[in-house]
Amino acid sequence: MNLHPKFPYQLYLVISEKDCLGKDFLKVAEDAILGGVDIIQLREKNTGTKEFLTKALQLKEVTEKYNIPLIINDHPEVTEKTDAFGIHVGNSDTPPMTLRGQSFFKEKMIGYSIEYLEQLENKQTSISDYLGVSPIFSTKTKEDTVTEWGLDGLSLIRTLTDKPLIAIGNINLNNAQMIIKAGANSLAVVSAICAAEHPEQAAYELKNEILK
Ligand SMILES: Cc1ncc(COP(=O)(O)OP(=O)(O)O)c(N)n1
Ligand SMILES: Cc1ncsc1CCOP(=O)(O)O
Ligand SMILES: [Mg+2]
Repeated sequence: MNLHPKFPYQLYLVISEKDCLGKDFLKVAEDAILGGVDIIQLREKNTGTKEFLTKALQLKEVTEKYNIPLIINDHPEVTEKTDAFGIHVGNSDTPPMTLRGQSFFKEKMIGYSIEYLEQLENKQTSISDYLGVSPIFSTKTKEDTVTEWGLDGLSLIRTLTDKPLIAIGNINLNNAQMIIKAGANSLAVVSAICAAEHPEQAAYELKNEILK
């Protein structure tokens, strides 16, 4: 994996309680950290702000214990109330420029999803800290997606930006190497770890693949 100096987090877990299929999501997070996950995003869709905040505070206790950065999906308010490491937003969320204009987000990590090639020329992209190549492959975990970038799409994006590129969407042990070769600086996964019977082992195997 080509390690990016501004994003040294090679295995990125995106977690929700639902995607853990009945397992305790805090235990999944802890096991995943023990297996080698470098950064965690809490992504709870269809959850009210209060419940999201409760989960974020619980998860922050786990991530802090291991000094792992916590990213919050979509919610600036939850990011601020938990004093998380950063936020991930997409095209339907608060734009990166708006966030960066707020004092709390000046020094926070802002991740931004790339769904259209034209986004690479906009200001939102240039002020973001990393880009989610979303999705690299289509996935049942998120069905409201636009472009399945594939390996060729990722390679093309690699030629157009120096920002850290985080590939996400249907990533597993079988395709990890190809995605790395196409230019990703980090692999983000939901089901490959959350839905696994043994999340620690799943994370360990993915990390080993990355470190090969
Ligand atoms: C690392 C990473 N990349 C992309 C996404 C997708 O974000 P978004 O387009 O805002 O979609 P939702 O996750 O909000 O459904 C992500 N969450 N993380
Ligand atoms: C949140 C998100 N954004 C783009 S694809 C995706 C879901 C990835 O889930 P999985 O790793 O299970 O395919
Ligand atoms: Mg979003």
